Amino acid sequence: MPAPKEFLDYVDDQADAFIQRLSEAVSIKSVSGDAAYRPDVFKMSDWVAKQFRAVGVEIQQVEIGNHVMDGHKLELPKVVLGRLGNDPRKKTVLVYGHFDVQPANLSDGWSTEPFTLSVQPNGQLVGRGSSDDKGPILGWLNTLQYHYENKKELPVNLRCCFEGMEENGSEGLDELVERESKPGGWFDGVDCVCISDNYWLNTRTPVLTYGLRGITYYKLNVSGPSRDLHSGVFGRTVHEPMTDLIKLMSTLVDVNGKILIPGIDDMVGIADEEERKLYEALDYSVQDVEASAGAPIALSSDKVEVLMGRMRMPSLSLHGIEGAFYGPGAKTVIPAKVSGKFSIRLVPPQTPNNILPLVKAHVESEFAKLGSKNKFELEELHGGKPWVTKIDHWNFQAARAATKAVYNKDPDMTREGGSIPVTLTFAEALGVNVLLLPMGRGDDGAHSTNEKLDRSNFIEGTKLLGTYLYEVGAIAGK
Ligand SMILES: NCC(=O)N[C@@H](Cc1c[nH]cn1)C(=O)O
Ligand SMILES: [Zn+2]
Ligand SMILES: [Zn+2]
Repeated sequence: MPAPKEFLDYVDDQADAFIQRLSEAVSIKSVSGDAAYRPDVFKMSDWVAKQFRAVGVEIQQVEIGNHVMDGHKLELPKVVLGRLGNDPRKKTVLVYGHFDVQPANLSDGWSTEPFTLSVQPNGQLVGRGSSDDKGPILGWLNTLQYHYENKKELPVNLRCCFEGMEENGSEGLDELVERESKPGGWFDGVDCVCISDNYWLNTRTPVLTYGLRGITYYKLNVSGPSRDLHSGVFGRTVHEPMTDLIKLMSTLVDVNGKILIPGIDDMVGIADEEERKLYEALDYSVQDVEASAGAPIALSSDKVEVLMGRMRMPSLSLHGIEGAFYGPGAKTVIPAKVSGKFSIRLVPPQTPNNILPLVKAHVESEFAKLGSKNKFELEELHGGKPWVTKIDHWNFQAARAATKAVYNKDPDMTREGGSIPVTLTFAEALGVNVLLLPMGRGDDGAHSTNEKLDRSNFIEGTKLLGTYLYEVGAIAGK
């Protein structure tokens, strides 16, 4: 059943007000990975709770305890749980999103202030979190606002779960999901899950997503001198932590993306012809990846290889070195302690637990080879398992019908290269189908500078999420 025309018209009429509300959301600097911003993540939890309460949703903000980040003990942001409707004749849909964001500073290379939504003449809504993942959360809110203001019943019962730690491994969320999935819990009776927190492959064709890579994130700490040293006084005199670290980091991955830690790439089988055809069929080209990367730097000129690298193979990325000199000028320092950060994106059957011994054995043996007198330790920061599901389910059929209705196009079926750690937890704890229904485009620049959401993706995406609820509602039988 398509969504009522009145709903679609309402979304068009309210577009400017919806964008205004998105700019309010973007202005809250809810960066979960930086202790200094933790009060803003709390503020964001309150803001989300208030907005959903205002459209008739019963809300509970749940405390999920503390964690230690960069040596600080911090309270985790409250998870926002929502409930609307309890009609036994209707299906119950659980929607998930996250209101925390990645760090962003103007000095990183943004063209406009990252936490001030900038509406560009070409319709791009530029700001941190516009696409990942405040825009999609507001897509659900916009839909609910129509029903509340017009006294229309939703076609389904709705449950919401919005968290503020996703960009930092969703700490504390698994326990809550497992608890609330039990009989009598907040998620009791849920029939399916819909997550809007990823992207189309390109700028043209909407997608439904049936897989995510997992992640495991590490820090390699190398320390030696008791304080930073003068390189003129100590150069070629002592073992230098940074030199050791660079050597170690260069043993992790080659320039073509091959993971050099023994055993990791080997855990994944080779794609057969049938599987390759799935990737061949997707509306994607090497130009798409190069356009969204902003440079002609794809690892292969074969579209299928590029897609498989992102969707069905693990990848190892080097992220940064804490403690290293990086400012302007030419400081002649030997840093006393440096920490190299890297993560591995995982695919089935890999998990953070079965990867850790391989990483540990590799870095320990490589460090031993250096013969350095410095101290070395491997720290595991956080992780999440990969997830893949079957697409022959009414949840996917509903999303496909909604996509056709809104975009007049059949969606592509994709596996996402990123990670949403709680996805597998929902699937296992609830035993129901989980679907990813993204709002944004492949060139949105999530996690990057100048992150944006196109106005049309925000507005049509709101229609898509609302129409999806109508399509689920039209499916007969509980
Ligand atoms: N939109 C999903 C997303 O960006 N997820 C993050 C999750 C994560 C895990 N550790 C740090 N961030 C991702 O990087 O894939
Ligand atoms: Zn996200
Ligand atoms: Zn993200």
